[in-house]
Parts: sequence; structure tokens; C-alpha cells
Amino acid sequence: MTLTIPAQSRTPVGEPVLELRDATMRVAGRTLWSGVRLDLGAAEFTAVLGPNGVGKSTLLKAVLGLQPLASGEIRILGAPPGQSGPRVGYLPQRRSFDANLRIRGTDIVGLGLDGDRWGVPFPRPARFSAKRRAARARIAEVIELVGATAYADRPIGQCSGGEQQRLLIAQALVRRPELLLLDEPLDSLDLPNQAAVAALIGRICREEGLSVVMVAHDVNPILAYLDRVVYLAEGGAATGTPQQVITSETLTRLYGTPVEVLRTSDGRLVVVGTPEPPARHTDRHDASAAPEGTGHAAG
Ligand SMILES: Nc1ncnc2c1ncn2[C@@H]1O[C@H](COP(=O)(O)OP(=O)(O)OP(=O)(O)O)[C@@H](O)[C@H]1O
Repeated sequence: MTLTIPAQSRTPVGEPVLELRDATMRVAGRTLWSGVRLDLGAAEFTAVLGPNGVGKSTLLKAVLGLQPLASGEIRILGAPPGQSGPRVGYLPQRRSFDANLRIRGTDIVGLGLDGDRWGVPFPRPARFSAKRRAARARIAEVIELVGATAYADRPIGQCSGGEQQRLLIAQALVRRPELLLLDEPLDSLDLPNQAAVAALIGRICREEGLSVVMVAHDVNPILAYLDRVVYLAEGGAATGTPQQVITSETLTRLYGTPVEVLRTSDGRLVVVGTPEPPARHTDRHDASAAPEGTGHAAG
């Protein structure tokens, strides 16, 4: 059995972790998005937003090297996609666990180190090797980091949705990635759990120096922690700070149809007029600066 636990290494501040240069994605003859530009530095948090089917998950797959670009370029930690190994962590769209599943949360986290053993009992040698002890220590450490120690020994099927999601985040973190890709990790959580998991990811990003790209349907729970958003729509894309991108002007240009960003009496903003309202958020900023770029493409 091989267990690789890289030494703690973090990308120096100022060096790009993820770069997208005029990236265009086509699937089945259709342009999903185009003109996507992004510079993600160490300890920065970016959300990928947009309506259902616009290609948010596909953008993560392109970053992982699973889906080639039609044009443009992606660089991760200075290398093409697919070459960064455990330096990139990935949490796919939510899996649901059967309520009767007996595997413990701790073992779910351990699968991040040793994923090919899913469902197979671990053979336990009489004396643990140094590697095994290091693995156990790292699993305990990351479980503590996500605040899951109290229930990590429970069968995963008996953990709540929020508890399961914390354990899955721990699994994605266990190999100390420098870039973490999360596909809708807040989906199917109730509002308090959305807020708690969003705060957890924001804290890990800042305190652990981890760069995060998160696909999200609703920007509200994560807005306070975001440095940037990539907003995908109608074959194009807009990238910038949330206050630059989530405006009536930018979204109207992006969709090519009138879109309004409204403020509710409790200070939240609601995006209306899109084919499907993808984002509601609290505006904490002055939405005045222009975004880095917007693009439209024949889809
Ligand atoms: N390899 C592929 N071949 C053909 N079509 C594909 C391929 N990959 C993705 N698609 C299509 O591209 C579109 C975008 O899919 P994707 O899952 O990226 O969207 P999404 O924005 O993440 O959607 P959701 O919010 O519903 O999860 C979908 O219509 C999907 O069926």
C-alpha cells in the first residue's frame, strides 16, 4: 500500500495558483463558455456562478484536465491541467450516503489518502508502520480542522448532511492540496449549515493558505469570503470581484437581455430577469468598478 503525505507546502503569496487565459469550452458542437480569464493567487477564494447547465462543473473538469479546452489556456501551479497530483483537491457534486452505510467518517476521510480501498476492510498489521501512524495523525488533524472530531467515529450514514459535508471536505483536504475545487458543496444543506460550511471554507482558505474555486448556485452564503467570481452565461463569461460582476449593467451585457440586480429591505440583492435566477446576495460593497472582462460567444 502506498500512502503519500506531502510535506506542508504552500504557494508563495503573489505566485499564481490557477490561471485561465481566454478559455473556451465546447461540448457536442455547443460553446458552453468563452473568454474566461482568471488569476487565482495563494489563499484566494473564487466562486463559479451561473444557471443550471451553463458549464460550471465542466469548468472544474477542465481545470482537472478531464475536459480539454477548445481554445485558450489553463495553468495550475505553473503546469498544464492534470499534472499537479495531490497539490489539487477536488470535491465532486454531492454524493448521498445510504442511511445504513456502516463505514465511519474517519475511514471516509482516510479514503482521500487511499481512495482505491472504498468498501474494502483495511488489513491491520499487528504493528502500525511509521507511514500508517503518520496517516492516522493527519486524518485526525484534518478532522479537527473541519470541526468533525465529535462524530468522526460514527457511521457516515448516521451523520447529518452538514456533518457528512464537513467529513467530505476533510477528505479533499487530507493530502494538503494547494488548490481546492469544490462543486456545489452547499447544495442540499439547510441555511444554517450552508452558513457554517461557507465559514469553514473561508477560514481554511485564509488560515491554511489554501486557494479555493467553488461552484455555487447562490452566492449569498459565501459572499463575505469571496475575492472573485467567474459568472458564466449565454456562452460568455464575466470575471471580477463580486461587486464588479453582480451588477445590473454587467449581467445585462453578459446575458444580452435586461437583467436587474435588486436590493431587498434586509440588504440582500436579488438577480432577476435571467433565464433562471442564479444568485441572491447581500451587497457589502460599492459596486462601481468595471469587471476585468466580459465576453459573448455564439453558442
Ligand atoms: N462531455 C460532454 N459531452 C456532451 N455534453 C456535455 C459534456 N460535458 C458536459 N456536457 C453538457 O454541458 C452542459 C453543462 O454541464 P455542466 O454539468 O458543466 O453544467 P453546470 O453549470 O454545472 O450545471 P448544474 O448547475 O445543473 O450542475 C450540460 O448540458 C451537459 O449535459
